Amino acid sequence: MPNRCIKEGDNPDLTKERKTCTFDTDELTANLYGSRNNMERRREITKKISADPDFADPIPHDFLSREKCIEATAKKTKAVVQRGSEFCDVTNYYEMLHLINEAIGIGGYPLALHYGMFLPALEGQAEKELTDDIIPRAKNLEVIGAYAQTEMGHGTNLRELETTATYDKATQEFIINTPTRSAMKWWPGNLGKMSNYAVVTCQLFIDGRKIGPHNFLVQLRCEKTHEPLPGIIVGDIGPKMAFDTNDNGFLALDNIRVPRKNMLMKHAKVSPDGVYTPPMHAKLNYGTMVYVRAHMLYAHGQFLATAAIVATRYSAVRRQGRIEHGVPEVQILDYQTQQHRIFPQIARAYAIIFTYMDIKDQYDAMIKGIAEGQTDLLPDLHAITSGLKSVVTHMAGLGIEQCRMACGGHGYSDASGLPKLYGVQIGGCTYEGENMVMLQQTARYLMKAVASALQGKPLSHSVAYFGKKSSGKSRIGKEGGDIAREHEAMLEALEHAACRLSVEASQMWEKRGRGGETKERAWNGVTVEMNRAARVHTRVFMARSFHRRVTSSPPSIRPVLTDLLSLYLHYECVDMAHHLLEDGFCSGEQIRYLKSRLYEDLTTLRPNAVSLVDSFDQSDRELNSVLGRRDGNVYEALYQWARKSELNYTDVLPAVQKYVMPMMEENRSKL
Ligand SMILES: CCCCC/C=C\C/C=C\C/C=C\C/C=C\C/C=C/C(=O)SCCNC(=O)CCNC(=O)[C@H](O)C(C)(C)COP(=O)(O)OP(=O)(O)OC[C@H]1O[C@@H](n2cnc3c(N)ncnc32)[C@H](O)[C@@H]1OP(=O)(O)O
Ligand SMILES: Cc1cc2nc3c(=O)[nH]c(=O)nc-3n(C[C@H](O)[C@H](O)[C@H](O)COP(=O)(O)OP(=O)(O)OC[C@H]3O[C@@H](n4cnc5c(N)ncnc54)[C@H](O)[C@@H]3O)c2cc1C
Repeated sequence: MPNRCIKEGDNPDLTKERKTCTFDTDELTANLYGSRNNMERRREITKKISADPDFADPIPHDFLSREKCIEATAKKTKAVVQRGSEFCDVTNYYEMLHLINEAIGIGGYPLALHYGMFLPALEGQAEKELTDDIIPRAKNLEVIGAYAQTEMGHGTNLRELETTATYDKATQEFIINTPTRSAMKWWPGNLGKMSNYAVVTCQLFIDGRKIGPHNFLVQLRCEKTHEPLPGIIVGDIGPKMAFDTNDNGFLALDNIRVPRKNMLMKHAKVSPDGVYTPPMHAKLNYGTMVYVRAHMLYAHGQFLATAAIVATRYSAVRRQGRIEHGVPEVQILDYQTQQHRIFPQIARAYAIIFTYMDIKDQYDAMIKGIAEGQTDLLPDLHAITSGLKSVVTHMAGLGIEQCRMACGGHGYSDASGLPKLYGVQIGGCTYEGENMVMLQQTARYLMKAVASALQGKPLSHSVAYFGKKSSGKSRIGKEGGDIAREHEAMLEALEHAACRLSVEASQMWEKRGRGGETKERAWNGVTVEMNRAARVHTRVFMARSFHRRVTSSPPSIRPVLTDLLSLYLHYECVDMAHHLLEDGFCSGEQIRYLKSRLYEDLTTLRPNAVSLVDSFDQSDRELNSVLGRRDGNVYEALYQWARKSELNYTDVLPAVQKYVMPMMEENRSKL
């Protein structure tokens, strides 16, 4: 069966791996990206960008200062903007995303938040009077914007943000002010140096009454000189763990006046005479965050896929140690521990991307509903995207780190691309709402679902399984080798665990309440359990999504995806075995059975491992990893990469000449 990546001159071990492929890698790639045409388009973009001198990096960014990296990234951004249509359909979200990844990379660029949040916030929340003016100019990039919500003192708890927007009826303006040091906006991406406007989240005050957080469009810099406007202090917050090429910024506003129409008023409104009309759903103002949380799934699935590609290809190329005496050194991918480290990451990357596809459909349906005046899909989507954002970012972070360690010493080098990848990806656990806090949003929803289920009320999409009758004992290991039924038995066991944990958390909460605690204090006493229930529920949702995609996939790729799904479900069940055992739903014998099936899965997947990661179809440019390169010619490339280090420009470093040599000389003369 064809693996389409084989080329002459490649590392022979990688070629050998590709020859054992049992499916058509292009079929799987096309399935992953929605169609064969989408796959071809991605490849065309990659090909054109790779050959274009505007996007060449003579010196890898690993060896440049932050300032130089920002300069190089800004230059490439300009080229993408001016020449984008030479490479792709610039109106196609996924083509643009791919173009940016290929041309610029993942560490941030001047327009990341402009496209990622500023425009979506205006499009989703502003009304016509404002959008007619600002959106054409923003699309034309006369206006570049950031999404400035988080402050130095508050990010998670939006209700306590301190920046104020006070309505002045006399002039029909809002006065926007930063009252304290901790009220300074702090963290927003591209706020520091690139943006001349921002959507700023402020507490709305009318007639001395605090109404709550709302968004306002504020001009920060002169459109001609790019200097900050009077009353505005803005700058970069300094170096951070990663996102080196993003100017996360600070902002203080000194009683800046903006016209009434600058409030984003599609949902909540303030009339000229200061009458406030609330939105049709209280949290519609938070819509941009729901949008980003949903779309983060795709990005983080791809981040984990990158790490899995690097670790799998490198493990096929690297030979070290022997499994039996008297035979040549083995590919490290033959070690069971290596497979157990890496293969679940491959499966999870697929699971995340497939889950994203389901969520995207739900998101689109919700937006359509809102346009027709219905918000009934929002609570379910908010609850599940809050959980998914948290589980997926955590899962991807752990997975990338496993892949990095699986590459041994070379994984610790920036040449592997993995330290930077981890730095960028792990930020997702924090931004768009810290994970522990967002899981509580999911848990709150589960508590309502428990109550509805007990009362026999209808249950919405993500919690529909709360209404199923549990069989009391798991069917795991009792399905006589029927794979489809085995998969169903594992899904049922996970659903049982999520439901039980939710019910138990609800009972613990209630008990504390009966013991005299307020509802809120009682909640804080059970949040670890609440979040546990939310995580398991979210993992059930992912497992169901993966299962649905596999069972509806084309027959040509269904066998390999079924193997991958088996590994995924066995791994998830073993990882959550304590939840399955706790109430006796599963026995110890059943967990031992799951483990033995998992080890069989590792062996089954071994011949397809490289082909499964090849099917993610990430180019060498996107991978940005000496270890993960498609041709597997790792060692020579590693040496050539190291040669580019600034430290190697001279044989004797000035620092050595200035301090180390005189010290050696002094010591020598003492003898
Ligand atoms: C080329 C194109 C590129 C496109 C790129 C696309 C995507 C971009 C992806 C990545 C961008 C790339 C790189 C950029 C990297 C980083 C960007 C980062 C940006 C940011 O971080 S912006 C700041 C984000 N901040 C937060 O997320 C804050 C988190 N806090 C909150 O959301 C809220 O404070 C809270 C935790 C939800 C609590 O809110 P609160 O008002 O107190 O409400 P509650 O009392 O808790 O709940 C009451 C009620 O409301 C429900 N609720 C809450 N939120 C929502 C919601 N959003 N929607 C619907 N319902 C909601 C809640 O469930 C409660 O319901 P009840 O029924 O129980 O009453
Ligand atoms: C790379 C990056 C990019 C960002 N980009 C933007 C941007 O473009 N625009 C923007 O506005 N912001 C941005 N942010 C800010 C980001 O959204 C916030 O940092 C994030 O929402 C977390 O809020 P916080 O910093 O207030 O964390 P905190 O709330 O202070 O969290 C600290 C700890 O307190 C815990 N905690 C807080 N509240 C609770 C609770 N109720 N229950 C239990 N535990 C709790 C948390 O779990 C965590 O362990 C960015 C941040 C990063 C790292």
